[in-house]
Amino acid sequence: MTNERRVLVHPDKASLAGSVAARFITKMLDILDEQAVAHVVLTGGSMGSAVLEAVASSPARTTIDWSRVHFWWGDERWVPAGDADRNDLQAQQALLDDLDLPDENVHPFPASDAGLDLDEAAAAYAAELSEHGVDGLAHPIFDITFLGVGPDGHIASLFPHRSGIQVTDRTVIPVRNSPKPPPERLSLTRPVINSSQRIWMVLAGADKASALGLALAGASRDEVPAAGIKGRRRTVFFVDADAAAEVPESLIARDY
Ligand SMILES: O=C1O[C@H](COP(=O)(O)O)[C@@H](O)[C@H](O)[C@H]1O
Repeated sequence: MTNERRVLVHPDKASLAGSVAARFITKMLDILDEQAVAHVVLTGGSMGSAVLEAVASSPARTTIDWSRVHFWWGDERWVPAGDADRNDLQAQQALLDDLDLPDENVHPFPASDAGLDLDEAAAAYAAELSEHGVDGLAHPIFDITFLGVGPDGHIASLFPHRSGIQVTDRTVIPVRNSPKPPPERLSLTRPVINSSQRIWMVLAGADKASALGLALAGASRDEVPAAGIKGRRRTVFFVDADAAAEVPESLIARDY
């Protein structure tokens, strides 16, 4: 199988979340069969939580030894711990709180009330990534990276026509004046994301159709950051029918 980007279309948001959750559980079983520890990057946004809720409601989740799984985040909103806007809180409520996970396996970005400024928080997360680095890398090898895609084509907190998508000399950046609130954020950079073995972008809704169509039609990563994303082994857009409206038929694999 090639490492070309694939588009898997599901009829609606609920079936999309359920299907991605089932694939995630199956893939985690395969990965943990082959290696001692797995590293997973989670995303915020509407589908990020929906997928994790579907994992939580699947009886098959008990087949996984979650103590061997580390969870990281692709980006975070710079708000206090416990704020409903935080991506980590949403993931914890959707799934992580239900898993038998050692604290050291969960790697949230620092919160805005942690006593660090935004630059220090980016440096702190970079240091935490580095502690888990292998093969001379300043970060772990991520086995699965989940990404949402915004209506403007942003992924993590890398937005169109902003410098963040071009950064290649750091693993983590502070983001200021984000076009989407809140204005301050933290984000993994594109090279770190693209070093993931598998990148699963999950998106639903008609407001995502244009961004997805452009990403697949050869838009630049500056115009549509999702266009610049490609994992080492697999890159899949898991989408619902509404989001797939502008995808050329020849690129579509239907999952129904
Ligand atoms: O703010 C964010 O938005 C994107 C996309 O969110 P969605 O609700 O439009 O799917 C998300 O991927 C990112 O992690 C988050 O911080």
